[in-house]
Amino acid sequence: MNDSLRANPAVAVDVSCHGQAPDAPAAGGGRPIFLVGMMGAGKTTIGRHLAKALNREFVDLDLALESRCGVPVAVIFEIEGEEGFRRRESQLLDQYSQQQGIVLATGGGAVLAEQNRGMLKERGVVVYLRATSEELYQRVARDRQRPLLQTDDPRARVAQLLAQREPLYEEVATLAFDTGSTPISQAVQDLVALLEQHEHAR
Ligand SMILES: Nc1ncnc2c1ncn2[C@@H]1O[C@H](COP(=O)(O)OP(=O)(O)OP(=O)(O)O)[C@@H](O)[C@H]1O
Ligand SMILES: O=C(O)C1=C[C@@H](O)[C@@H](O)[C@H](O)C1
Ligand SMILES: [Mg+2]
Repeated sequence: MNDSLRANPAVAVDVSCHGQAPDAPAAGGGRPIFLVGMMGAGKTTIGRHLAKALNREFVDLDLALESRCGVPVAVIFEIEGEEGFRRRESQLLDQYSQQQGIVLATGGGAVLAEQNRGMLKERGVVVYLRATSEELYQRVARDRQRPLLQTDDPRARVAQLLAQREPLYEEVATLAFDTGSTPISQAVQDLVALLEQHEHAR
């Protein structure tokens, strides 16, 4: 974020989020695959490799939003609060979830809005990347940027968010996949096989 944006946040938010999100992939290539799950579930990491393995375009909703707004997610939270962030997240999800042939890594809280859950369920194959609270915490503990973990007890916060959201991830999921302690490369291979099985069963 440049200094003038920080000096005048109202202007920054008003004018900075109208850019074209980059990497808009071409249409075609089958129903979109949506990755949902908690922060640290591996949506970004696994999603990028999965897209490569399936020869699909990869879109990360958080990164697309950051590119469009020109500021990190944490700054959008800081300026507009969670509510403002969620509004922008829903708008972008609506746009990208209509894109055929992509792997879309959603944000961890994208399932909170009922409207978003409807889009996910109707428009693509939804994979819930699952991990335990402790695994999730271990993966994100060193990252100081995550706005929802700016608390005295981030471990408890992860547990609380998981407890709140688990039913929502399960509600939207076509398939669930345990990321657990599986190395990322193995997880990607297993996920490709699971998706193929699912396609054959349809
Ligand atoms: N299966 C896994 N095993 C071990 N580490 C993992 C695994 N999946 C992800 N990680 C690590 O956890 C960290 C967070 O992963 P990642 O950023 O992909 O999560 P995310 O689901 O995209 O989270 P967010 O919702 O915050 O964007 C990264 O350092 C990544 O390398
Ligand atoms: O779990 C969440 O609510 C979030 C996860 C990230 O992907 C970002 O979308 C943001 O930090 C909020
Ligand atoms: Mg991510």
